[in-house]
Amino acid sequence: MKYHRVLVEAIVYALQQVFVENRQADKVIEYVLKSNKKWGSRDRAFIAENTYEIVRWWRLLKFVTQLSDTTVSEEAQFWQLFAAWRILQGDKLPVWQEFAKINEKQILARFEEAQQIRKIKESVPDWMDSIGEQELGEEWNAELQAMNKQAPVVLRTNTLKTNPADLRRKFQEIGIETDTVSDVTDALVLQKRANVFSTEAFKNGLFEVQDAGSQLIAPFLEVQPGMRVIDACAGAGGKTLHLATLMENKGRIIAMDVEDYKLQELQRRARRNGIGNVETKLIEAKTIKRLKESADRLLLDVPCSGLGVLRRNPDAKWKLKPEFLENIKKTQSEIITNYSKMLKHGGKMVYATCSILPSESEEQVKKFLVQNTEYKLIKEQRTSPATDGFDGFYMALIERK
Ligand SMILES: C[S@@+](CC[C@H](N)C(=O)[O-])C[C@H]1O[C@@H](n2cnc3c(N)ncnc32)[C@H](O)[C@@H]1O
Repeated sequence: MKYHRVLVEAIVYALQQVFVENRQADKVIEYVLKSNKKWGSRDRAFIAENTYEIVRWWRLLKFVTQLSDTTVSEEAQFWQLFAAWRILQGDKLPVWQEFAKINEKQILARFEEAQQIRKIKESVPDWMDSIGEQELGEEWNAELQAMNKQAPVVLRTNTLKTNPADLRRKFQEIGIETDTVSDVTDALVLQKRANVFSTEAFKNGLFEVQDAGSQLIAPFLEVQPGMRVIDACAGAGGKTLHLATLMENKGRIIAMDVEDYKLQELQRRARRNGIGNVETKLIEAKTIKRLKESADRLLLDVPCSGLGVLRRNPDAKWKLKPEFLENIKKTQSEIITNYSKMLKHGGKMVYATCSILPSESEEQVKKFLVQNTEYKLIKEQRTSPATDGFDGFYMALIERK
């Protein structure tokens, strides 16, 4: 494979931004790709994919380059890590001065050695490997492997404006082939990665990008047109938009969050989707109390570790800390206990996470149900990269008596 120096320089720069400046990988890649309008789609894919994969395999790559005990900050070290990644992909490196000291044999020998140590082979921090094993036992092996694969691009058809068959045809006309997803009616999965955000269909609000597992959550809440629904941790509204679509734009959704900038993004997306039944509300001291017993349906898509979506956000492996996990579990417990009071008697709520850890999911629900006997579990479901190829989501449908 022939490399272009500017592209490798862009990858090295992006990695420095992620690991030295502590910036988010997706934001960095977006910024780098915008910086040079002359790059074609193959150049862009080369930069994005290599950067993501090096972030994903960071611990393994540090091991094979003997940088495990070093804080990587020098530019030369990032060139070394890039070289190791390409060698493991079977490439022959070009004769560049940056690669002069690379010892291919040693890298391959270290790679063999790494196969004996799961946390290095699968490239995760010690604490994450321990918690995963503790909570999931044998299943953790399979999840780890599946989470290290590139995630598919999945679209959710906006059925207020089109249907999956028509959307599929529209994509075919511009050379993008998609497949349907069994049991997820409005989902289309791209056969090959493509920039769907630059399409007319996106600008016209015909679809949103949303994992298939995530697309199961809004239907789980059993909403009907005309209902009064609260989406209490709405963020930028991935699931709010889906709920509004299922409600055929009728009734009312109050979309709330503690971060105003997310709600502003939600409003922008709602306009693009042709949605008019959503009101956003920033959560303040008395918001929850004021909405006591007011909702027919309530979605609690709580903040979590994100351990179900690591294949999409590989930098979270290195940025997430065990202290955060402990704190977020307290927040989850407070949210389900306090926010559930917004539900009317006879109403239903969904508690959802994008984590594969039972301690953030089943166990939170169990604890809540023991302490709050007027609520009862109707059903629960899990998705995961290893079991169905979706991201790792948990959802529980709970009724208030
Ligand atoms: C999993 S994300 C929500 C994703 C969103 N529902 C979607 O589908 O795109 C969790 C959200 O909870 C918000 N959050 C954090 N603490 C909260 C709290 N105490 N009350 C309500 N929302 C909170 C975060 O800002 C974040 O947007």
